[in-house]
Amino acid sequence: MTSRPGRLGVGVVGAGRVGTVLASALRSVGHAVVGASGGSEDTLERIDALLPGVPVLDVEAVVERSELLLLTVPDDVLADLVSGLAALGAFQPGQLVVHTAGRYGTGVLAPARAAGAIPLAIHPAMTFTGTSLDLSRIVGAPFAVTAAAPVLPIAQALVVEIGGEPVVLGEDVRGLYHAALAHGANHLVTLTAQAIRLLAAAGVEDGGQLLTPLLQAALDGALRGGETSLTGPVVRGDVGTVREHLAALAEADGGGHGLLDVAPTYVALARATVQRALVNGRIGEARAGELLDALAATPSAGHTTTASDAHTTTARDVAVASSAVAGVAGGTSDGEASDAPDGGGTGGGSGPLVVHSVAELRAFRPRGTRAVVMTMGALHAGHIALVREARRRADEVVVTIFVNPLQFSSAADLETYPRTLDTDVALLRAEGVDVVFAPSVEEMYPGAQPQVRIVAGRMGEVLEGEHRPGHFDGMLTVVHKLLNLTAGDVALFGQKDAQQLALVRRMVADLNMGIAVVAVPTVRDPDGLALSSRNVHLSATDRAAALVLSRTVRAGARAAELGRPPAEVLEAARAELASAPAEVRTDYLELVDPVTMRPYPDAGGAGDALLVIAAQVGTTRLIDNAVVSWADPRDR
Ligand SMILES: Nc1ncnc2c1ncn2[C@@H]1O[C@H](COP(=O)(O)OP(=O)(O)OP(=O)(O)O)[C@@H](O)[C@H]1O
Ligand SMILES: CC(C)(CO)[C@@H](O)C(=O)[O-]
Ligand code: BAL
Repeated sequence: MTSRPGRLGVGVVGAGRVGTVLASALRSVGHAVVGASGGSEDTLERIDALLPGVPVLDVEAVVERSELLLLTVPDDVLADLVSGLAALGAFQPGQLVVHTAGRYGTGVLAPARAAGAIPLAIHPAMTFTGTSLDLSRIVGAPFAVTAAAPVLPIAQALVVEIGGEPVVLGEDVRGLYHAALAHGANHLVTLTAQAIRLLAAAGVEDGGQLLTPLLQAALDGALRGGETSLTGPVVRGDVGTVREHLAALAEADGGGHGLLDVAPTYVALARATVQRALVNGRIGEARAGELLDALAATPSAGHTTTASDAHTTTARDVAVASSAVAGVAGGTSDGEASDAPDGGGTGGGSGPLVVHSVAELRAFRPRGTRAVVMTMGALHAGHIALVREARRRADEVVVTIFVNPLQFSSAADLETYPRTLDTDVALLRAEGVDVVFAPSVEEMYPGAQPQVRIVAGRMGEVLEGEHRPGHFDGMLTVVHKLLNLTAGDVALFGQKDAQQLALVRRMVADLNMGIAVVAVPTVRDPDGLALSSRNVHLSATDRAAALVLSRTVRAGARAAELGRPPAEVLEAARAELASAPAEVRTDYLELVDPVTMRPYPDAGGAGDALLVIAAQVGTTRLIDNAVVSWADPRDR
């Protein structure tokens, strides 16, 4: 097999920017371009400009005439194109078949290989304008080449011929290679554009110009020296400045500037920067811990979060919701809130339709996709976060308010559970909720408690289940009923009640309920206390004592972020819990698997873990948890 391709007849299928430029480059070094396919006006113009005189043919004719076939079509259609051409018998033995998709090796060309063709994967690591400018930019540009060893020299020679620098990559690392390019190049654009939008919010008109010298120097530094070139507050260990940034971002984000995506990106990148600065010895462990804590206590994901991102708090939601409550409470005195509950009745601009009976609820048929938020009322910003996520995910939002006796194992707890329906409805009105279902116990369980129930099984007997016998059976039974009644497509649950969430997911899967279950991160007060309707029972002393719960789970999560193994995560949490004041009597503190709720193994765990805690604080029983994830899987 020769490593010099010789003079070849080149055909291009998919004469977009890359195809025309590469064919033109091959032509300029002596190959003949025998045909190109492509129907759009842009393509024809491009062929005219870069490949003058080359006939425009249909795909099969191009394949038939080519000794070197360039398949420069979008990644997603490549596999189908190759198998389609193979089925037509279009490939020829000895024909060089090249694709330029970054993410694939030659595996995607297997049908061509089976027909005797020689598959080569050649990906230029550059962007194309589709004009003659690209021809000079190709010179010296890196090209990833992947091919079977005997034909690899052909791929390398083709790249060298047009002035590129071949970089050989194995078949198995193409995905990683392409992810690296996309992460570096595409996300750099997103990041830069975010910085420009922040500057615009700060009143700087030409943010691009302001950023140019700084960003160019940063990029140069990073390309030459990697992380050693880092400057700024994280590597200086300046926690105060980081906190100030986070506060400023939270405020900007609430100002209607369209900046909701920025804070979560800042937090994610700052966390990565802390971890790398620690590994590289730029900051010590204590400073890294403080920085990670500051970053964990921010409004990073309140509005753009995905369901599984459970680390974050949404201080801004707290602020927004408390101001809504304040506004609503003010409104009560002028009659607004007290008119709302049953008076509105239309579900339109005057507020949600509030219904108390199953018949009324059933009469309100879905007018699109429907999201359901189930609550026991006494609403707080945690519930509001669920409602907002629901709004984003469906056309219609139904909120249920029902203090379900079936899930209470203590009569006193049931008796004293806070009930604030009027304020709840007014709050939900401010959120644009469509329907509120607030049934009585008699409406839900006519005559007696239900005979047929959902049984949670073993997963419902541990942790909360051990301390509240029957709780999860009662909870699942009412959730099942409420889902049947509300006819939701998606149901939202708080990460705060992690075991409840896991059990609902399990029920939906085990019983094939076909409902999407979405988790929403725990909303906390600024001092870390997880919001809970039961917090109203806490005295000032109890409330201060209760902070040890969030501190404990945070200490464990932080240990994992610092690369500590599971046993040390639990150790760090226990050490923090040891500072608990006398008001706190712990029921459990455990590291568990977030799906099964079984103990997380000391070593070799499969994924994220969950650190769960429950304690009696004064007369109130509270729970909290934190997702524990390791940046490096070898640590877990
Ligand atoms: N702080 C919070 N952040 C996010 N979601 C929450 C929070 N608190 C409760 N939720 C979620 O709201 C939904 C309704 O919960 P519920 O009405 O029991 O409120 P609660 O505050 O958890 O009450 P309590 O803790 O007193 O039982 C559940 O999915 C729950 O997980
Ligand atoms: C899901 C729920 C509304 C069922 O009563 C309750 O357990 C709650 O509020 O989390
Ligand atoms: N907050 C979950 C429901 C309960 O505690 O009963």
